[in-house]
Amino acid sequence: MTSPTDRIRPADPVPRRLADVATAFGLTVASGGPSSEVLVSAVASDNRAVVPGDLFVALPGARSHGATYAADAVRRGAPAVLTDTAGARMLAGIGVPVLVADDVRGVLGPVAAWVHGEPAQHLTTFGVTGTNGKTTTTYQVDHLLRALGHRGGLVGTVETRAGDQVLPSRLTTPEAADLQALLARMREIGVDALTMEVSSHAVTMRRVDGIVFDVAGFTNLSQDHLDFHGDLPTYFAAKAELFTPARSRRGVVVVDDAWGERMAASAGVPVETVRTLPAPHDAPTADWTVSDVAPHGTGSAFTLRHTDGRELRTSTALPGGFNVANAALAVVMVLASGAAPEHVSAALDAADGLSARVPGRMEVVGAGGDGHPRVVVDFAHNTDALELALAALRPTTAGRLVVVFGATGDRDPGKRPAMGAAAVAGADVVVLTDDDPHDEDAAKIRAEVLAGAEAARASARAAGRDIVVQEVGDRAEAVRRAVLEAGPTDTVLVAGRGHETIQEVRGVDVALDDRVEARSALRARAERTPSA
Ligand SMILES: CC(=O)N[C@H]1[C@@H](OP(=O)(O)OP(=O)(O)OC[C@H]2O[C@@H](n3ccc(=O)[nH]c3=O)[C@H](O)[C@@H]2O)O[C@H](CO)[C@@H](O)[C@@H]1O[C@H](C)C(=O)N[C@@H](C)C(=O)N[C@H](CCC(=O)O)C(=O)O
Ligand SMILES: Nc1ncnc2c1ncn2[C@@H]1O[C@H](COP(=O)(O)OP(=O)(O)OP(=O)(O)O)[C@@H](O)[C@H]1O
Repeated sequence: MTSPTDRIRPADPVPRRLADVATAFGLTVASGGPSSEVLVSAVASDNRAVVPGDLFVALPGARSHGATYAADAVRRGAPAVLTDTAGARMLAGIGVPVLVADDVRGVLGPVAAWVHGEPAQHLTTFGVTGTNGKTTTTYQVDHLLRALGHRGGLVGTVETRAGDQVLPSRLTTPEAADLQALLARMREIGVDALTMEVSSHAVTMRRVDGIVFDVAGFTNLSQDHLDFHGDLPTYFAAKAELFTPARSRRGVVVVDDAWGERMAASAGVPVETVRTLPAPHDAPTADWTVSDVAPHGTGSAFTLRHTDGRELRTSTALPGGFNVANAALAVVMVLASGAAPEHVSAALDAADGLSARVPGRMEVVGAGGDGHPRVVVDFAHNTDALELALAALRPTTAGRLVVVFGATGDRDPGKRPAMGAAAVAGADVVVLTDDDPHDEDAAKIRAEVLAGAEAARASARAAGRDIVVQEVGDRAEAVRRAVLEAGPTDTVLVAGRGHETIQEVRGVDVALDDRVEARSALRARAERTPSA
């Protein structure tokens, strides 16, 4: 996890007059008027990230008001503060100009974009939203853009890439102040295309205000994050906002689920639709359709065909039908940006399709076939993703399918029993362990998942399937035992944390990388029984 002070920002920012910021956004002055010589060269909404010249934006938060940290921001060199009226009341006598906006969170993005010279307007920008597939799809878009000769920038759950600068991510979608600084740096180093994940939190919390995406993509919607959005329609509405003229110029929507059909129908921008599954009989014809899916290396080959006759055949290296959907979405998004179809086809052929590996997404740690089980690490951490990840691995598992997973603490407890049931429905051996408990009691989380698993196990038994369900709280031990006890034709899926290297347990960051634990257990097997 990176600290708030780690952020990618321009090396040579262009200072702007604070008075011009106040005028441009109609900001009132609470104290210490913005005299003409006060200059700002960037924006920060966390005092710990402030360097001299940063306009500190003190936001109201759920845990505290940013104005609490303004004095330290000024000590670090912030020449002025922008906040709301509540914050201004806390900052009397702070000794620097204090600008006031009624909706300071709403103005932050546009102010940061303005201070940095509207960097997004100088990049071709791609934003992907959806419950699952955002990370995978953005890696595929970036991979294709680079194959087409672009200098791509990538922002998402796993990492932030600006040219050769790479930082692990704290958030899937950064706060607006950090995001605009990042885009300004990208522009400064000649990046010409930005691909990023747009979480529903980010839209609701105005983090991408100040950007109008050239192409917005939608993967799917299923139950997740309802602890934040409250219910599915509200969650959908947050994502639907991305497909409005204020936030994007055009969209590409996967219509494999009803929410996708609804997204396409309600979009306020031109949208192309992509269908990768057989259409329900009354479904509208999609603009793009996937067909002729066939095994191809570790993933699938497929044909993408438009109603106007255009078609191309390509592949993805990532297993599972859902990764065909992600790959198809990625290709159509790049085509929707105006890339010439012949260039896209040639680039795909030269790159052997969308061969991008995505850290922690169906990442093969042990290929199997060497006397040891296949071991795959995936990020599936909700019911839909878990079902699909298990279904993706079942056809190529000759022996038993083993799943090691848990549920995240402090997130959407409603999905826990369903995840337990999904594991029993899709696997032969279920090893229930901890994910990131955060501040919740880990045993309580496991019990809630176990309740769903045991209920499903009873009905599986009645149907003649005897599923093994084990509970091993310590995740490293759970991975180790699952790999050591698996047979040579089994597959072990370790799901839920993917690329993550820190397990948050009651405020303590425990170093834990599922891939490292799985590799260690495979080595222990090899030492125990030399491969046949
Ligand atoms: C629900 C949510 O998104 N909360 C975010 C929000 O927290 P908050 O409103 O409680 O803010 P706060 O901690 O009270 O701080 C208030 C203000 O003081 C500032 N501050 C705070 C502390 C300090 O020492 N100095 C300082 O300046 C903060 O930067 C903030 O501007 O603002 C904080 C500062 O930017 C974020 O760190 C925090 O994200 C938390 C950590 C979080 O877990 N967010 C998750 C839910 C999230 O955003 N997830 C999505 C992906 C979801 C998915 O698809 O899986 C994401 O885009 O990552
Ligand atoms: N199109 C899809 N439909 C359903 N499940 C998917 C899809 N793509 C990926 N998944 C599953 O969801 C998991 C998360 O995938 P990915 O990280 O690409 O999505 P994400 O939306 O970025 O997730 P997060 O926002 O939590 O980072 C994968 O590990 C896989 O199990």
